[in-house]
Amino acid sequence: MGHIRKPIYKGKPMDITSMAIIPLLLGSLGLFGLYRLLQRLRTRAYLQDAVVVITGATSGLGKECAKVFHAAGSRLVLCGRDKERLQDVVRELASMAKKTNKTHKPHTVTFDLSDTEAVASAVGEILKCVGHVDILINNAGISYRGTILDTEVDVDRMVMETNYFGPVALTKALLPSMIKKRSGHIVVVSSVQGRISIPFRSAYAASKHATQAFFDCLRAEVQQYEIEVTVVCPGYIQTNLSLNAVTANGSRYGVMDKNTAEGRTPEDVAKVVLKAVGEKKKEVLIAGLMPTLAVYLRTLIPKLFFTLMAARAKKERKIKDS
Ligand SMILES: NC(=O)C1=CN([C@@H]2O[C@H](COP(=O)(O)OP(=O)(O)OC[C@H]3O[C@@H](n4cnc5c(N)ncnc54)[C@H](OP(=O)(O)O)[C@@H]3O)[C@@H](O)[C@H]2O)C=CC1
Ligand SMILES: CCCCCCCCCCCCCCCC(=O)OCC(=O)COP(=O)(O)O
Repeated sequence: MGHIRKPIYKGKPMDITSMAIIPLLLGSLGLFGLYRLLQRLRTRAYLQDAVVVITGATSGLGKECAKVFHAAGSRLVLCGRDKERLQDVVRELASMAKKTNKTHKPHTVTFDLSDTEAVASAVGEILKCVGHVDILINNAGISYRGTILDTEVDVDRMVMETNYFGPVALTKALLPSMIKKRSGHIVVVSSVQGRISIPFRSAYAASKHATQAFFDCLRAEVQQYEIEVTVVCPGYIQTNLSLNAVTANGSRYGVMDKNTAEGRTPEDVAKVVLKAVGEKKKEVLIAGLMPTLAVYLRTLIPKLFFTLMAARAKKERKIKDS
């Protein structure tokens, strides 16, 4: 029998294990590349021409989501409270450099999410205008700053109406048409504060926890109709959220917080949202190391988490009083 010569590496013949590892590694890399390529093509096909409704499209994350979904070729319905500002966004999208994808001129629908009747009639308007909705992005929201002791219950209600009952009403109104079609995708922008509560954010954290719970239930209930649910939990983003936050007496906070100013850019977060939706992710946490650790700490060592939060409350109160 002929003698098979082993390949030489660094002057020594390679053993059988190393000889097998190289093709295995190359094969895995190739397979991974192919998987990523297929995933990108699937995402592109999923978003091209899809009817996507985005709430809170006038600013911040909503506006950036409008840009990335528009560039992906989706047919947008932009929602907000201010018609003029929505038209500004439409003009901005029209002026964007054209990509290879075919793009569509967006529609706009104006309504206040905290008004349940307005939400129902907005859904009528949306369905009349575009026929059906493929993807609903519940993005609009408002934040809050205050102590529980000082905060009027009406303020708790207002935050809850906007962040929780608004998305719930909009989703419920659109759901029957999605079920009939046996397809659809509901996205909700929650927050890291949908997973952990931090002091002086009671109304906001409560509204985001409720949102997280509702949409987790929804995911389980609508899977049988092939409807997807994606919950997005971002950490701080550089938007006007803190400027627009309400305080204990309902007035505008009007301060750009350091954490917000130093957060991720809304452009960056919108890209993560687009990818998560395209890949039909069930949930995505978009946060740095500390908030991510805090989420795990809350579950794994709650006692330590509560101690840290109490210390945080004490420190913040001291800063405020000085
Ligand atoms: N910025 C951050 O650090 C983080 C933000 N988030 C979440 O991201 C989402 C987007 O917020 P962001 O872009 O940061 O903040 P912005 O303040 O820039 O945007 C909020 C959007 O929500 C709309 N909105 C507020 N109240 C209502 C209402 N009653 N009815 C209809 N629309 C309303 C606003 O519209 P209008 O122009 O009419 O006021 C605006 O378009 C929110 O759900 C927020 O909780 C989550 C984690 C971190
Ligand atoms: C073993 C080490 C454990 C380390 C744990 C450290 C705990 C540190 C606490 C970190 C708290 C992070 C809070 C993040 C909050 C956040 O990202 O919120 C996003 C928002 O929705 C912002 O809204 P806001 O109005 O509050 O600005």
